[in-house]
Amino acid sequence: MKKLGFIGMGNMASAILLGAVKSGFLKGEETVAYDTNAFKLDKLNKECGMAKAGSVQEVIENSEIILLAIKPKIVEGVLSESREALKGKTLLSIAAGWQYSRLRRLVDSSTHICAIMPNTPAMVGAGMTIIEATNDLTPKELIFTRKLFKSLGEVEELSSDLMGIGGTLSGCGPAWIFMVIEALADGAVYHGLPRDIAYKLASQTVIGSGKMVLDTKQHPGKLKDDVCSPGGITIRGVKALEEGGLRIAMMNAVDAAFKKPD
Ligand SMILES: NC(=O)C1=CN([C@@H]2O[C@H](COP(=O)(O)OP(=O)(O)OC[C@H]3O[C@@H](n4cnc5c(N)ncnc54)[C@H](O)[C@@H]3O)[C@@H](O)[C@H]2O)C=CC1
Ligand SMILES: O=C(O)[C@@H]1CCC=N1
Repeated sequence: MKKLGFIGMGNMASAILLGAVKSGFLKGEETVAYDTNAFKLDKLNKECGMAKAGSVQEVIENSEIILLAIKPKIVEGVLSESREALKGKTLLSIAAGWQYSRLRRLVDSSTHICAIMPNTPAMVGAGMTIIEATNDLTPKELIFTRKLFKSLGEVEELSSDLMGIGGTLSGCGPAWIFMVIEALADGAVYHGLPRDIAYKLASQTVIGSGKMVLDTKQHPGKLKDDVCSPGGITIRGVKALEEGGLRIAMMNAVDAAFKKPD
């Protein structure tokens, strides 16, 4: 029996698998996965020793805990087809928009379920994962789940009413921050900085700024003020960002992602 089985081995599942193997929490051989795309299974089998399954059913039968990592719109079909096989089993789902109450309706009462929202920085041990506080996990299963995601970064447990918006911020957020990094780098490349150096400078600046907010617990506005020397150059950039609508653009991004129906 494998410790963790994956249904779907796309971008997010492979980030979780590779992150957990890299951190030493799991060995590739302790995992199994099924994906309709056999190339993805072959690649990860070669990369970390993860076992390949030939069907969803095979993953369910051979795993202590199953992680559902398929697109939200096919969750209903896959869970309905697997209802019998999932009886008495434990299922973690990372599908956006699928929280406990919605999943509960599709599975048997003997199936333990838990909704989780990870993010791709899990791949490098800097993930942010949200676990829905309402779930059916036994204490042992909850400990395993917390440890798995803790091995990939930070973990927060949120009530069902905050799960959706919290998951939107940290689940989608990396894409928006990658855009910020790309744009900052473009600004410097425009003035002649080599591209690779520009990405390094921009990325480390994002990491350092986030770390300052977390470590100092100071308001981000105060930390921003500390960089803006009166009459200096940073405040000129702040004016340019306000003119460009940075704040409202960021707020609208969260709002747009949160509102999308499945
Ligand atoms: N990509 C991200 O940053 C995050 C994704 N998620 C959630 O993770 C889930 C997967 O998203 P991604 O990894 O981005 O998508 P993806 O498209 O990279 O992965 C989905 C995988 O499912 C496979 N698949 C399709 N039908 C299947 C079936 N019947 N049985 C088994 N595998 C099947 C596909 O071949 C693909 O490899 C989604 O529900 C998404 O909401 C959650 C948090 C962050
Ligand atoms: O874009 C998506 O739908 C998924 C959910 C959170 C991050 N990626």
